[in-house]
Amino acid sequence: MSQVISSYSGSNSSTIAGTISHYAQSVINDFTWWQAILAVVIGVVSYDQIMYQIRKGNIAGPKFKVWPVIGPFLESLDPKFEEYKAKWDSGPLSCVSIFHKFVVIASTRDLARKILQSPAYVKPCVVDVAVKILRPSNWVFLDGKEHVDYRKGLNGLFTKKALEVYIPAQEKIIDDYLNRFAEMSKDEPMIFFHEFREIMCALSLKTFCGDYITDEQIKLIADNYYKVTAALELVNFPIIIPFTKTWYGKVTADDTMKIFESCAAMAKKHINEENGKPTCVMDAWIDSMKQARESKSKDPDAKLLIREFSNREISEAIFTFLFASQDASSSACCWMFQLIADRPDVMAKIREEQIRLRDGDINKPLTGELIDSMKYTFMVVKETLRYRPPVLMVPYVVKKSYPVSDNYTVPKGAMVIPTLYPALHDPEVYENPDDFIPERWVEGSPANQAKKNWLVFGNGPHVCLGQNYVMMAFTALIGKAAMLYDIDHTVTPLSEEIKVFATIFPKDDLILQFKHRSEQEILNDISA
Ligand code: HEM
Repeated sequence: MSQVISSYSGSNSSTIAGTISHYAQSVINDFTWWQAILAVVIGVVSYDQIMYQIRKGNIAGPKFKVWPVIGPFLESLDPKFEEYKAKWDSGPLSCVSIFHKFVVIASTRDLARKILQSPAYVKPCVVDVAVKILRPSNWVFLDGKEHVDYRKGLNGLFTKKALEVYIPAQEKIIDDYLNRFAEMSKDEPMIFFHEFREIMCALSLKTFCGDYITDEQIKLIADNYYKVTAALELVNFPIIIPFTKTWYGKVTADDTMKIFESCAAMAKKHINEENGKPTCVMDAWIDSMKQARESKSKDPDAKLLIREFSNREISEAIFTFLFASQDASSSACCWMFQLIADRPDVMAKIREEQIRLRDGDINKPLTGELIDSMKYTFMVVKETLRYRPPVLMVPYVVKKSYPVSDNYTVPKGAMVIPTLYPALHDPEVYENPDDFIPERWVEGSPANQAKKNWLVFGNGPHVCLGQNYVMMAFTALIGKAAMLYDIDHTVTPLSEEIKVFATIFPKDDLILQFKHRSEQEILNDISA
């Protein structure tokens, strides 16, 4: 019995000891794990804060990262114009750090220009997923000399002379859509944000692809394009998972490029086999390849002015034109209609000019010469772009340490963002910069002479390829809209507020009503 007891108690005490030691071991183990995790967390947070301080140097910005590591990531998901403005006002150079990305914002005209003109130090920054959506082979990812050479082949497609060829196709879209707007809103005012995105998409597609693209394809692309914008978030999962936003964006982009590829094949047939005349950007591009080929065959020693591009390459480039144009043009279109609808004096002046230049013939077709003579309407477009520049900032990435000012060097790998808005609202150049005054653009005026402030389309080697196209197409569009329609704007407390959605839009999405004007009303504008 005692043996039993002793053996029982012996086994009991060794079990307890074992349990304690096991428990202690596990506490130690756990403690070590916690310690390790804590040490790593403290290490990461400290490293992040120290790196932030080192990179920040003496420029404006939060004293430390209030949200460790992530920084103002959550705010960046829902950007506010007022927050941007406060940042620009905080100093010529200011900074912010989101996750591992360090971002320097340059808000003066001269710093913005300097950065845009420094291709040795910076190149355009694209979100990671853009490479997958636009494809790595796309020309927009070229840098330095390769980019300059490629652009030389594209510049000719958007000169004033080239653009004149595309006007008939554009006028058809303008007429169709304006008519449709009046039809859609005949009973009551409606939101026009989506309609203006669609007309901009249709106008671009007709300009780029002419009659090779069908109305159904235009509608399909216009309806789906927003999926591409939605996919381009700042931070994305590294792989594309089916049925996520990025997946839909990629599928839409691929389908759209397939359509462009088939249009390119038709354009090649028209120009090369049928000796047709160019009517759209694709035609003009293929025609310039043909001319280069012909001059090379006449003189084999001559430099080949432009190489051959495959249908796939053409489709990728055309997609970048749509990509670059869609959001900025839709933004400009919304503001332009809102600003004019709210200002009867501006509307009256556009109308007077339009009917006078058409010699009283409201059906006179648009031509390059006619658009060129619309001086007042042109000033309205220019003032719209100054007053509400669609692109507020252009993100660039620093390739090597960049001494951007005498006392600050942007570190390699950081993002540097030239800001366009402040230069366009500089009170020294634009008196009362927050007022909409088309007349400030008359020839010889301070605004017109301050070419350095005109940063609406960027500057330097990546300056907007489509700027002439924008000025011509918008002058034509607003001229016809003002002449042929009454445009009533339902003003809400949010109309003048700025919503940031890639570019900028009125916060209430713009509520309008279009009504046809009679020929007599239009003709009366001359005498008014
Ligand atoms: C109101 C409308 C538009 C605005 C405000 C605008 C503005 C801009 C800006 C700010 C840039 C960056 C420039 C830089 O980095 O210095 C840019 C680039 C570009 N834009 Fe536009 N854009 C507009 C419409 C268009 C259209 C209609 C096209 C069509 C062809 C277009 C094609 C491009 C291209 C291809 C680039 C990149 C050029 C390159 O990297 O070489 N844009 N645009």
